[in-house]
Amino acid sequence: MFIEPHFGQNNSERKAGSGWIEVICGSMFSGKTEELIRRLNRALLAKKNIEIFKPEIDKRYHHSNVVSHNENAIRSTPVSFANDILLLASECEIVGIDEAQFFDDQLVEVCVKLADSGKRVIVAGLDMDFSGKPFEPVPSLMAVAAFITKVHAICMRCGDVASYSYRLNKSQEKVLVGEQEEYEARCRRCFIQGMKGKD
Ligand SMILES: Nc1ncnc2c1ncn2[C@@H]1O[C@H](COP(=O)(O)OP(=O)(O)O)[C@@H](O)[C@H]1O
Ligand SMILES: Cc1cn([C@H]2C[C@H](O)[C@@H](COP(=O)(O)O)O2)c(=O)[nH]c1=O
Ligand SMILES: [Zn+2]
Repeated sequence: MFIEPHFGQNNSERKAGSGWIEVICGSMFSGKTEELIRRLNRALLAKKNIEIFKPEIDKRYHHSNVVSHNENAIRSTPVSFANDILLLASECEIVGIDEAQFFDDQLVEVCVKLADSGKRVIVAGLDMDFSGKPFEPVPSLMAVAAFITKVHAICMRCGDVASYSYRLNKSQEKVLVGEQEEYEARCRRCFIQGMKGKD
């Protein structure tokens, strides 16, 4: 379980350079959004001023809320570009960002600037795409993060721990918004089997 670092800091105590970046990564269905919501709800309990963002493209469950697969939800602001977050988050203490893999590469610089200005930045996103390749900008965010949490799903084929998001259709597009109809969490063995067409 992730324990918040120096939580006591209040708005007036925020100093340049005293923020940090946390990354929550893993496959689809691994609990990234649940963990993001858990951390943000705890921040709300601590009466922190928070802002949450998600990319415009992700409208699977709700046009604005961040919603997990098991229907936990928290209000958020959909944005088109990573740079939009800089302006919209200028007054808050904690910034939450979901579905980081859908943002442009500017997200790394944006998160660094937010942390430099004293904010706690919590980012959740896929670390690998449907082919098992690193899914930018999440790997680059991991490089600049102070804390990284990798969460895991359950393999839908064998019940082992799953780190891969297996695509159930033949599309080779990197970005394909979808759910259980399009993707399955899989362990390495079952992912390789599927990629070889041996399901
Ligand atoms: N294969 C799976 N492994 C684990 N949880 C799953 C799986 N399929 C569905 N779920 C559900 O998804 C929830 C996690 O959802 P969510 O936080 O939205 O994940 P993520 O953001 O990583 O896609 C779990 O609590 C569980 O109810
Ligand atoms: C692997 C993979 C996934 N996607 C899409 C599918 C979903 O819309 C999101 C991931 O959502 P989750 O909250 O992590 O379940 O990403 C994609 O576009 N391309 C991929 O390779
Ligand atoms: Zn498996």
